[in-house]
Amino acid sequence: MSNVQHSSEDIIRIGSRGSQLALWQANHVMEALRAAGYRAEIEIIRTTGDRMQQPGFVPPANLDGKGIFIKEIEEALEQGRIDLAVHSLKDLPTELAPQFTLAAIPRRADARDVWVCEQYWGLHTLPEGGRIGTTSPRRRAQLLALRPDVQFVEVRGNIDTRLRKLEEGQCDALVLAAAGLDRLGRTENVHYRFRPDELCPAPGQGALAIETLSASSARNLFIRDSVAFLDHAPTRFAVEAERVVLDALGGGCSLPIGVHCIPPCEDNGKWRMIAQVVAPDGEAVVTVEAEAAHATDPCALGDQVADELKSRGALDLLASTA
Ligand SMILES: NCc1[nH]cc(CCC(=O)O)c1CC(=O)O
Repeated sequence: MSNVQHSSEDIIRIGSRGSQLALWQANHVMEALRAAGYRAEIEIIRTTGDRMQQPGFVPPANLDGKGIFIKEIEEALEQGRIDLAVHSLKDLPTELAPQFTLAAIPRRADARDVWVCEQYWGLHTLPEGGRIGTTSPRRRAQLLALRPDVQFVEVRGNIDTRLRKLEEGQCDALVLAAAGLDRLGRTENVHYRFRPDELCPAPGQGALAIETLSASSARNLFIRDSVAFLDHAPTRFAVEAERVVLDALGGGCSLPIGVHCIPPCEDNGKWRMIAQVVAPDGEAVVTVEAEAAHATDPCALGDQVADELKSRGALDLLASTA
């Protein structure tokens, strides 16, 4: 044991929501920092979004829905109670306030949506009128486009709560993000992973974001420097391009928009992007695919896809009501 006195200043304080998945993600970052020789600990922060998931929650009149999972976390960053926050990137608004920055975007996990159902192994074998548990407007619209007869059940709560509701028969199947189930060791519940051209994932799905202050105080520079090794450039490029598309179409996680960007692989040296905008009733779908050989700017790829979506009527689809 060294007898060097560590001060509490040395410890990197990681802010996280208290859900199982959020804590898994914060732990993942904490372990990586510890393995790199840093001292780190987790501070749990309760957000408006978490309170909303409790039974009996009465929403305040001024609730705008945007950023409900991050407001209290950003306050903790500003007040210096935490040094960094770990988020699911897809839950972050496309525009951060200027005092915050995404200091690292680690390598993305599986970005796909998955089918969870023991009895029927895929959407196509679900009986007529089958009940799917999801509240996501994107998933509802996309599923209706594939199967107009399906019905939806409001299934809220964390992943284990949703799996329990499925088991209890409150719905026949769930559609969830692969990343969440894989992280929590629930891969055995996954029966099918939808291809992005079938059910296009949410922008940023499967990626984590490490948020810090933008300030260049000595403390904050140390923090940003300490997480820099976790940044994965191809993931950052892909999710930035995806978020450009979302932003160009109005932003927000409640729009029925899927966007997925795939970095070049060895046998195909091109960036690929697929985007899907679906009318809320599923009756019309606009799908755009694009490729870029020398993608140097995620904004250019995102803008190109957004422009094509718009020229094919995507904004009208989004404006129509189910
Ligand atoms: N909106 C909730 C949410 N936020 C992040 C994930 C999963 C992990 C990820 O997509 O990165 C989930 C659950 C889900 O959509 O099934």
